[in-house]
Amino acid sequence: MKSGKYIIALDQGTTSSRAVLFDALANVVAIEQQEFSQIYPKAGWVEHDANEIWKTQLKVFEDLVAKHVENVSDIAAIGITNQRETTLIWDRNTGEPIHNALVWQDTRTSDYCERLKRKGLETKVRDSTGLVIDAYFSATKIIWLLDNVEGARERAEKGELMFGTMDSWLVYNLTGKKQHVTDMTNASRTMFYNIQDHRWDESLLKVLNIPPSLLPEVKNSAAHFGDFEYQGHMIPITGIAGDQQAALFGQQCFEAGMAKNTYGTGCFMLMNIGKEMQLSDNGLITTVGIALDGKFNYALEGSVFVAGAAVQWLRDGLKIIEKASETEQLAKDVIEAHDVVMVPAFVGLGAPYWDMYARGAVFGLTRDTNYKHLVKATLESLAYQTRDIIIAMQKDAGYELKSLKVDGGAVANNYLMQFQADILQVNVERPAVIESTAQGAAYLAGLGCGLWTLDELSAYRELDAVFEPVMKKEQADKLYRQWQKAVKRTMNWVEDD
Ligand SMILES: Nc1ncnc2c1ncn2[C@@H]1O[C@H](COP(=O)(O)OP(=O)(O)O)[C@@H](O)[C@H]1O
Ligand SMILES: O=P(O)(O)OC[C@H](O)CO
Repeated sequence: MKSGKYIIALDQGTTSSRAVLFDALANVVAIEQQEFSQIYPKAGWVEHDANEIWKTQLKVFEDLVAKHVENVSDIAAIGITNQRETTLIWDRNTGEPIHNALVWQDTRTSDYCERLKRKGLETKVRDSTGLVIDAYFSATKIIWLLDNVEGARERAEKGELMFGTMDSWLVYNLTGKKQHVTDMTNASRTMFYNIQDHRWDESLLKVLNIPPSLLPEVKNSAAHFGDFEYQGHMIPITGIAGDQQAALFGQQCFEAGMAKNTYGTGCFMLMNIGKEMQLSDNGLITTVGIALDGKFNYALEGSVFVAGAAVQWLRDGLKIIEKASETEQLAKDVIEAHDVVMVPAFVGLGAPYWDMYARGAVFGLTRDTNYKHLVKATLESLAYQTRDIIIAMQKDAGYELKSLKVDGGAVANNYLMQFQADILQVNVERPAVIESTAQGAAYLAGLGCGLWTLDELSAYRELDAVFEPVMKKEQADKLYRQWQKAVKRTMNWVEDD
């Protein structure tokens, strides 16, 4: 490895923009972070202001460099990782978005999805993209923007507009509006990228009525995506991956059978399944896992839409906590059994249920229930949702996971981690660096610019803690049955107009 060099990972998450500085041994040196606005125009709609995303992302980069980097020429490369699926369309010439970005959690296109299902498109979508038809993915969000923003479809047909997920949007801005690119992991979340042939699926685009001229060029994840000119220096962008695939890479799940679970806004478990595409029989999706030149692996994914977001709801919606970290002690304060159950189906349910019409609910309330019970039930919902996914994944894989690698903001919570180990009855391994997402982007960028090799990276993975189950199996199974009962009662709640 070359000393004296840095990699900067830009981690564009659902709730914040982060910039993370890594040294030449892939250690985290410093982090800058800024939250940005969550816009909820109607029930079930979630938007982001793309200009605010670009501004916060640039600001954290600038602050990081000003505080910690003496010579900009020491920045060997930039890696980008991002919330996936979030959909933006902007003007090719001015770079102005035609509308706020529609966030992955936005369910306004549920009825479009129903129509696609009624047209019998499920098998075609699944065989080509590995996905289920759901409002989660970019395709129906693009259709909504083209059909609802005045003049958009006409402009798109004339080639005047560009579509991109947040990685494309950042590269476009970083390169002075020169590059319109994405990587395979992000492309695989659109619902019209053929993950076997590695190309946009023309026949799906035709059925969906999405003009191909909107689409970015797709590259592998450690390609050269363009250059960012900063203070007179050209910094190459040599790594891009969707945040969950980046975390898979950051946790060094390089081989088939290795899995990780990331607890951020949502919760996403990915298992590397090797070079052969395998479809799930148990409600998971298949996606591009690792896409390097000469090394390509698929992953099975269980996507849970609301995890840390439920903790944010306690803070911003109910206002019963001020900081997410308070939840650990509040949950520990409740000594009695786990009889309050919270199902955070705020935006429907993702894997393995795929119910766009489910909504959140709290069960088991009694006269002595207080806010601490609700906090505890909220944390526990993350662990139960993870058990839902692990069961599906083990059935698909045909063997049992011996331990679970975790990362993401919410794994700082020791109560949650212990309860997770208890409810799964397996060890939960928390790494020293819980920023696996940024780490993955940095690994990719460093590979892309030749700062290190895959073999060198394998030497660098330190554990912070291993949580071992202490709860009896019978108790864990009983609690999980209670959870399953609660989930059933939240399903199919909202009625289609
Ligand atoms: N100590 C904690 N306990 C529980 N949840 C937490 C804790 N710290 C952060 N979180 C939750 O984790 C999420 C932030 O994690 P992060 O990985 O930064 O997410 P994202 O990349 O989706 O923005 C927030 O939703 C927050 O509520
Ligand atoms: O922002 P995160 O970390 O919750 O990740 C969001 C996912 O990429 C959505 O698919």
